[in-house]
Amino acid sequence: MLGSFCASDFFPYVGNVIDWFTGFHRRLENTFHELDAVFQQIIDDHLKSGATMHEHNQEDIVDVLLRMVKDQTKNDAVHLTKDHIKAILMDIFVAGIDTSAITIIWAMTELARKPTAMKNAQDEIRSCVGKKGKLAENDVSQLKYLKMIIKETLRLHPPGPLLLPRETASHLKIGDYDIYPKTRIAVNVWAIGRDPDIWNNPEEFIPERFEDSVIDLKGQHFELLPFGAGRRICPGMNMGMAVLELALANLLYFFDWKVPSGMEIDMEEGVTISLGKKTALMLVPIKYNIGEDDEIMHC
Ligand code: HEM
Repeated sequence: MLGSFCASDFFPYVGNVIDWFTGFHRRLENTFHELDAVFQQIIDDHLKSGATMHEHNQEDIVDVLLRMVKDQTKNDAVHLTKDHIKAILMDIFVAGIDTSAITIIWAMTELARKPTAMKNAQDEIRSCVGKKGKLAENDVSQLKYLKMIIKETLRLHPPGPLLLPRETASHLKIGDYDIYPKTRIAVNVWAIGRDPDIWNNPEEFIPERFEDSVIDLKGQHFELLPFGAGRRICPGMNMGMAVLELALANLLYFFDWKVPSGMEIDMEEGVTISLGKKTALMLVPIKYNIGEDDEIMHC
């Protein structure tokens, strides 16, 4: 639904009628009810006794939110309800899952095309984890090269290439262009990430370009804005980064990856609201044996 054309977004009043005729409104309503039923089920499962504490005896985000609903008092400034929990789950589903999955796929795609970078990342991760045989969450903070890989992947393949639309509050001038108040603005971070005036060899995947660079992803450096900037910056940035780092570190720690023989990697982007890979990435995983030589280095 998110990727489909919605006339009401572009044509006030008449767009609503168009969407009614095309069945867009009905499909939207049905999708909403289906998702609502899924979130209700998740909440019910968590409310059932025994279902809340999981394998590691830790609360998950739904447990925490349900606890907040239970513990709140009448004097609290914000009154949290189960509908709020559903809205938060919806945000995580809609904004957090595709974006992270798309980035992991592009990172693995770029690494498969650049075996030296793949090997550097694996050496770093394997020497960090050593014989422990398992990657712990705090190992990830030491993985400097992996972080460079993630930055470089998000430079070339930001999952939200145009950010969220903005509207100008006042008259602006950018170069020779007059931008009038109430103009809808799309910031093309995809193009900024590949701008040859900013980046050397912009089309090439070179994680090392971030080695001595101060550029980060937090919306302060306008050359690299995969999470946006300002008030509407991605609120899930820290969770997104943690997911990317952990997932990639695990994929690279436990397996070597080969492109199937005779197959070429296609880099075409599938253009919807997010910029995923058009065709599925096919790689062969080869289980890595944790050897005697693996020493714990710096973690
Ligand atoms: C690789 C991971 C992710 C990327 C690249 C990403 C990227 C973005 C971008 C570009 C925006 C628009 C920001 C702007 O226009 O300035 C955004 C908004 C948003 N993101 Fe993320 N995101 C990621 C993960 C997540 C996760 C894990 C969550 C939730 C747990 C999340 C929740 C949201 C929400 C709710 C918004 C809308 C904020 C608003 O309306 O103001 N994102 N994200």
